Amino acid sequence: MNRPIIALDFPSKNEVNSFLANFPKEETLFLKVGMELFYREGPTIVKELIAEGHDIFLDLKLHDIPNTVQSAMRNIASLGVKITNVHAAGGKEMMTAALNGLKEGTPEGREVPKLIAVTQLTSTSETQMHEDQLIPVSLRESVTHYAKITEDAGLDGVVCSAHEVTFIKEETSSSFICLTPGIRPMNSDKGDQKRVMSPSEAKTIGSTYIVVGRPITKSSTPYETYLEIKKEWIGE
Ligand SMILES: O=c1ccn([C@@H]2O[C@H](COP(=O)(O)O)[C@@H](O)[C@H]2O)c(=O)[nH]1
Repeated sequence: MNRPIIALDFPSKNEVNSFLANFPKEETLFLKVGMELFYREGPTIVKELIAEGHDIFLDLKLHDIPNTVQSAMRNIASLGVKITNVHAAGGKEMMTAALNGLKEGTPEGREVPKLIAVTQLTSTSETQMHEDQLIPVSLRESVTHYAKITEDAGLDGVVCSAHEVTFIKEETSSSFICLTPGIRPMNSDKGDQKRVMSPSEAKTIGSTYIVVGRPITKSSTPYETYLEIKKEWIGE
């Protein structure tokens, strides 16, 4: 079972270091570096965290023309991250280009990072999808469609809410990754998230990975909260 992925949504390296000081040195973590941190600290923070023994999901959600995404992925491939991503809304051609870029840029002998695609953000409700994106189908249909084209493009899986995992699993291969943010322990604040689920429910439903940010990063006891979530998710 995969460790919960902690979203390092911090403004800079200083806050990251203070946060990680709450964890024992020997506890290697699966960490998510997103736009906020990456746009301040750049690739250096990714390399430093890897050097400390952590695994990294680089969550930059690329969405651009195929040529640009392919070139960007060539650079990301050299960083040594485990997982990275694009938006499925960029289409099959863009996703295939992204995968080609990752393969081209991965140094000999190193594993190509897993490439996954965002379906509908977990902060999007069905009403918002209808009104803002003018997508007239149900959220479930939209997410399942994005999952199918993601698999057709040769990617490893999707980012979705845990609510859609069952439907995606019905339409894709058994190894297809469903990485689910929007995870909230019982009675914790949803914030801007709309489609949320608890760690134990996500486990039951078959999420491959869970991503947890604020419930851990804003906790007064981050390590204890992490261990509670890990226990609920992994069962140990
Ligand atoms: O659909 C998506 C895609 C990415 N995210 C990211 O996950 C974390 C969630 O943080 P919380 O504090 O646990 O809400 C955050 O970094 C998002 O950028 C997502 O939430 N939903």
